[in-house]
Amino acid sequence: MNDTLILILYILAGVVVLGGLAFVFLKGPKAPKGGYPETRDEDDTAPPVGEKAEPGYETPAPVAGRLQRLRARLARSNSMLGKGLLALLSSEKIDQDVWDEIEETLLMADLGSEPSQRLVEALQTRVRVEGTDDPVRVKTMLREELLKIVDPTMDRELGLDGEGENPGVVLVVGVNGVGKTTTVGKLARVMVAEDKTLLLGAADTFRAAAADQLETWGGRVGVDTIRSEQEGADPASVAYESAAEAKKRGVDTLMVDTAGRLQNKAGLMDQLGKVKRVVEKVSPVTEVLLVIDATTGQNGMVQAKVFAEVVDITGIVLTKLDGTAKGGIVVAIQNELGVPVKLVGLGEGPDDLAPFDPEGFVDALID
Ligand SMILES: Nc1nc2c(ncn2[C@@H]2O[C@H](COP(=O)(O)OP(=O)(O)OP(=O)(O)O)[C@@H](O)[C@H]2O)c(=O)[nH]1
Repeated sequence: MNDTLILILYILAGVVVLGGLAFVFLKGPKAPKGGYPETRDEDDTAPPVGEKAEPGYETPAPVAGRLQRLRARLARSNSMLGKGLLALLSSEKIDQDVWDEIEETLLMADLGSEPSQRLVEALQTRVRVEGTDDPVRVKTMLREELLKIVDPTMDRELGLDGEGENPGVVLVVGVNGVGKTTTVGKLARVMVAEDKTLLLGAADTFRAAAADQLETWGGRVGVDTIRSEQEGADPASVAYESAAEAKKRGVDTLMVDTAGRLQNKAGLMDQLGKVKRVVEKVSPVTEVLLVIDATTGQNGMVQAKVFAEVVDITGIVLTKLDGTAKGGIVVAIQNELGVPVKLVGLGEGPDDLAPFDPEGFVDALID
């Protein structure tokens, strides 16, 4: 074997040894157990081995057309009113007795005495002037007059947006048990469905479970809740912290669930007044929603008046309208407080809250 051949063999052996070493070292360490801690590239959609996929949040039902979807619930309990009125108006002869019965039917549906009287007078005049007993015409007249007293001209838009750096701030008030926390949870879903960012404040500190309940509602749609771990903490301090955090995070809206113990008016005024004052140190309140349980009838009206004296209510949420034949309370409350019903609760399901729409409401009554 000549020297050149021996040199070539040495070189080849060297290359093989170096190649082997390079393979071992360049392969690098194994992927860590439990996945990679870094954020993945945008185009890398598959989760690395061992990493859990993010838990999915619920997708709330779209807001548009909710009243239509829930109309059957409203009609089930309330269409007796419309049907009763139509039957009376279709009587062969509409004399004073019939008009009295019509007024009684309206009162039974909690429409309130002044609006009932107004509606009867308007119908009386139209029946006299038009002198008609055509059922289609009578139904149109009834629909038009009902719509007038439900008042489609009221501004029912929710004040959810703040100005500039400030988030919109919604205070939700009402006595316990009316469906306040549930309403905050359902409304949070409405906002998520409309692509808004938000934060919840659990200022109902009297019952620790109320904050848990709120946290659960928010958690289902990826919304955080600011709360105190201390039962009986100062509601105003939780409200303040929530407002500060909402501003820091730059969310669109903060929604604060308050505790409305009606022990006495002065106490309530103190509590709600303070909540509002401290929140406004951070950001102006853009909406104060009073939640009323529609099944409580006149009792609900009394509560509504007390709250309205204590804090400037800008909108009403009428809950449990699915469980009562007294849908006329919508008219009575608006008439009494001069504040529009903006939302209605029509069931216990998470998306059973609908923006109030006068046309849809009247149609559900008389169709
Ligand atoms: N049928 C029906 N039930 C409702 C509606 N809204 C709320 N509820 C029920 O009413 C009950 C009371 O609701 P909550 O939200 O706990 O009442 P709350 O006023 O917040 O009471 P606290 O949490 O004690 O302040 C719950 O069982 C709800 O499911 C509605 O629109 N229809």
